[in-house]
Amino acid sequence: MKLALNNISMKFDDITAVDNLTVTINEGELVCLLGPSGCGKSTTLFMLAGLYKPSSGKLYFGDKLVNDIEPEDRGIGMVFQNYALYPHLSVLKNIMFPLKMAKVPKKEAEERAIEMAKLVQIEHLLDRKPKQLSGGQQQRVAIARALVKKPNLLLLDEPLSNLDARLRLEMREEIRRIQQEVGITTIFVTHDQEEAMSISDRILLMKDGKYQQYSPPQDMYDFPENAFVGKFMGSPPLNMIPVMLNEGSITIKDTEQSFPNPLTINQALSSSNEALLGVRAEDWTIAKDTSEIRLTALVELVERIGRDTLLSATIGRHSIRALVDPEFTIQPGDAVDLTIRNDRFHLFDAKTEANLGLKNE
Ligand SMILES: Nc1ncnc2c1ncn2[C@@H]1O[C@H](COP(=O)(O)OP(=O)(O)OP(=O)(O)O)[C@@H](O)[C@H]1O
Repeated sequence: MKLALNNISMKFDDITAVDNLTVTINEGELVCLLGPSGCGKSTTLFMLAGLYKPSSGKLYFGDKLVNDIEPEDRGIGMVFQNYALYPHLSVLKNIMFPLKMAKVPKKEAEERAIEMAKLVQIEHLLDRKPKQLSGGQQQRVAIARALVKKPNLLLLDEPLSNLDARLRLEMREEIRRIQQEVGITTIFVTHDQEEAMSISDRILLMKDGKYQQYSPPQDMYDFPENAFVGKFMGSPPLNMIPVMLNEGSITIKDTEQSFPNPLTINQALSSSNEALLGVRAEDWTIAKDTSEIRLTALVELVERIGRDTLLSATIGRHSIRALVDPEFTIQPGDAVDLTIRNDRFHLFDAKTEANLGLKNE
């Protein structure tokens, strides 16, 4: 089922938890609602669930306006952070519960519950009680219970946050597998950018209740629309260096270091000649003799992390981090000339933080 949020806002007294949000979610896609704590992710999910009614705006499931439709009539399945299983019921009875409420005959309910248990691979645990299960197994029961009524929409509220790191990785792959097998439109709330990157068809990134960007994960990583998006996606975070833009060249602020600017600046978005140069740690590399971009950095710290070497350095008085090939022997105190691979950098307006290299839509 396709979803549309048209100018949706949610106000609690003087707090605007969600501020004029407009997005369309395509049928069968898994969309992560992502952003820092308090950005309005759960509030958005609860409006989709029908637990909150938007203060303004229109919410459509398919072509149907659902603002006034009760949660139980929306055809949704929901999985919470703490699974919310019934402790006194067996796994089978937990999964059957929504069907029992809907007065589905017992035999059919049992068959459908077993089918779901197979889908989430817990058919060997049907007689156990929730407390006899691991966290990951409990989560599988919760997913089976959410899907057993064949909803049109699956809502997941930080479903992996109670699991340890290894199980989180396993369960996120499982959620993706199950979601693709069933083909159900799914909204997944998380504050973990890496989790969102790995699981989503698209990410909706929010900040202070406001829309920031809605894109496939790789696009969001490669083409952040503003500095917040650039910094939120990826680890280590995007390096941001204050620069001055002057007639085809970029000068690092408070230094004499500059290089020719290969990007076309969208003047409509530019409020002054002050900007932030955004470079991903992996896009720095040691300059060659032919490199047009060449910035001298003073190395402070050298860390060997797996395949790469992470340099902490300064260009002028600006701190940066760069992942470079370990074939270069670099010591703290060295001055190294860095370049930027394939001109992969961004320029953000210093005041509005808009990405100046992207089209103004
Ligand atoms: N019932 C409520 N009454 C008043 N304010 C609320 C209520 N629910 C949420 N808020 C406020 O609305 C804002 C958004 O909250 P929300 O829970 O949607 O954020 P979130 O992104 O899900 O955060 P988290 O990751 O911490 O769960 C916050 O400022 C929060 O304090």
